[in-house]
Amino acid sequence: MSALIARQAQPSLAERLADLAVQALIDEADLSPKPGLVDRRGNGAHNDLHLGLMHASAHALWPAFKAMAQAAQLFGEVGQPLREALGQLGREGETEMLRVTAGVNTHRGAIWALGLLSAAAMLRPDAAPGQVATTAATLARLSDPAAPHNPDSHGARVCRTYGVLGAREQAQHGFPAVLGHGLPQLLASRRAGAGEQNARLDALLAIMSDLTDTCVLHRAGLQGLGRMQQGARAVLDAGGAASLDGRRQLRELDRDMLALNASPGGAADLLAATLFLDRLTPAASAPTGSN
Ligand SMILES: CC(C)(COP(=O)(O)OP(=O)(O)OC[C@H]1O[C@@H](n2cnc3c(N)ncnc32)[C@H](O)[C@@H]1O)[C@@H](O)C(=O)NCCC(=O)NCCS
Ligand SMILES: Nc1ncnc2c1ncn2[C@@H]1O[C@H](COP(=O)(O)OP(=O)(O)OP(=O)(O)O)[C@@H](O)[C@H]1O
Repeated sequence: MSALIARQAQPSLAERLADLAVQALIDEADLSPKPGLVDRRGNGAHNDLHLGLMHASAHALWPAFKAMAQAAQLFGEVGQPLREALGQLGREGETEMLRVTAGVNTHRGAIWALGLLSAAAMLRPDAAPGQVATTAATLARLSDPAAPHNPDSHGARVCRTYGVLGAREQAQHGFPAVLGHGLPQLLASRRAGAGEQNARLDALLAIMSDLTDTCVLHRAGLQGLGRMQQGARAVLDAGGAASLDGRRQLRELDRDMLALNASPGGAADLLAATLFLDRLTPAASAPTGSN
């Protein structure tokens, strides 16, 4: 193979970050058994979602994630121009998602979280996960004057009704559910010898045990949120997804979430963010292409 072809075949850092973001979404969707969520077993509490749609949506977002990372490279620093470019690219990604899914919201929260993290990772290729999240938070705190304010979004309505913080604040605060719960649990469960799928389930449960997930509040109110948080904590306290007792608790939680029509979509998005940050270091330190 000539040197020219070898050079062209080398993906750029923006492309590798987009690969990581899409892979994180695919891995999140495939992870099973997740309480209430779409997974390999079925549609969970959703009647308009299925695994194939989640995969198609994830792949359709690759150009948006690449473009967000490229915008970070172009502007080179956190500031108003980059924030506005990311807002525009995020909205275009959302439009493409809705086109591919014929109007179903598969990944709205994930575009927001992974878009910011992809841009932050591009700005700070050698940074640790916490530093990447801090940079993403600084971006999220800048206002985007072009963003259409939708006071009727499910998240906005629920935040008003219950006085909780949602997807926007999770990013603005530096993804505490990821840095304080998902990532530490993923590493702890791996260290304890849980298989990779069980470690990822434990990470999801750790996020669920603490998050005010507006998807759950919207569909199942405070009762649903309480059952999600308490049930997730019970699985972890029983030994996690790799233990017999933990599996029993997990089955009960899944049954209850389905009965309540509750699906922790926000926690699922933040698990994808956890997997993205977990894999970042090797991706970012590999040789880079030209853009
Ligand atoms: C911030 C977003 C998610 C809107 O949130 P809002 O609460 O109004 O709405 P909505 O109910 O439509 O979506 C919430 C999404 O967040 C996820 N979510 C729910 N609860 C939480 C939580 N506590 N933490 C994190 N994510 C959550 C859900 O999965 C859901 O998909 C986003 O859609 C947005 O406004 N984007 C603007 C475009 C933009 O600036 N993009 C930048 C790309 S980097
Ligand atoms: N595996 C998954 N299964 C289901 N939802 C997921 C999964 N992964 C991520 N999500 C997130 O959950 C959200 C879907 O939640 P929900 O169905 O409550 O959204 P909605 O369109 O706002 O509401 P509704 O379906 O009640 O009209 C998606 O935006 C997506 O970000």
